[in-house]
Amino acid sequence: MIAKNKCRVGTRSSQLALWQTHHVIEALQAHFPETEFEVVEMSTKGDRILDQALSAIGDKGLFTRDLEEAMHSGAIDFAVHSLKDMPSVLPDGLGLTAMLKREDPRDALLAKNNVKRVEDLPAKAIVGTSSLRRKAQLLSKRPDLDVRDLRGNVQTRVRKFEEGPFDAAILAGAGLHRMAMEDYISDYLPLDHFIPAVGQGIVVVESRLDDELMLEMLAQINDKEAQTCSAAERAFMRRLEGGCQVPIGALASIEGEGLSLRGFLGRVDGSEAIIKEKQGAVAEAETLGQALAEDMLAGSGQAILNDIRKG
Ligand SMILES: NCc1[nH]cc(CCC(=O)O)c1CC(=O)O
Repeated sequence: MIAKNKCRVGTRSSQLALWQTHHVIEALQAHFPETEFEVVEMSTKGDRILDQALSAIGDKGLFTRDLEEAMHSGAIDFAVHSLKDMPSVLPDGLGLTAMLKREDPRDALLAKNNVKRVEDLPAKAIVGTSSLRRKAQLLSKRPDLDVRDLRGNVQTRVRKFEEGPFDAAILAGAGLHRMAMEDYISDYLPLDHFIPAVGQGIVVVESRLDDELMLEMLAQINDKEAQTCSAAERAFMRRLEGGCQVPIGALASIEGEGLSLRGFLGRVDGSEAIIKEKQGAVAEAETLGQALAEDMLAGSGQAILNDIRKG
């Protein structure tokens, strides 16, 4: 098979981003031993602004736009991201052109004093997370909790959790696994209530849609199951216009020819949490995502979205 002699690979410089990038390069290198891969580290707006909640910055391409500009200019051939950080609509000419096999998509609880479950946290316990989804899910189960902002890369958040006033913190299990920090995990949050972020646990490659040789190379490492699940989850997100301002989550799974999708939409104060599930065909993943979103909007979902837009 023909292959590029050299690929420039763009990534953010956090340890998680670098781990993910090396993981993609390793997979490609196995198929294309002659190709040279050069890692190009870049900082994004999301890495530069550390003093504001992500939802307050209100910029959907926060962690991706700088890398996308480098792809358009030809400075890099592709970029590696956490799918979770990708906006629901990509810039023209770029696509999500390969996904790696999904890791554990669950959120993880870090807790002091041997606490294992959210139910067992003391009254008014302080829990760190800057995700509106995690906040909504926590407060809908435990309205007494004091949820406080906790930002930074994985290592920073774990350090702030340990040194700060926090009784607990929520992070993605996948990020902790990749950073070899699973020992910090008290337990995983159950998927019946704590529906993960769209795309959580999936590493994705973004590249130019007109770079056919790159597309052929990337097709070699693409995991169909991750791609199908993400198509359903992202269609759900697109229909609900959920960037980081809207507390939503979704997780798809495949059983034979069937695709199952569970979605969450809630209010940040925890006063409402809608969880719905729907089944469809693997070949119609996007239709399933849209249909689940429609079900939510037909219930109390529309009112929740309207209130978020007003506020
Ligand atoms: N928003 C940051 C981010 N993006 C992807 C992951 C974890 C890895 C993944 O979900 O693939 C994390 C860390 C976290 O949420 O704790």
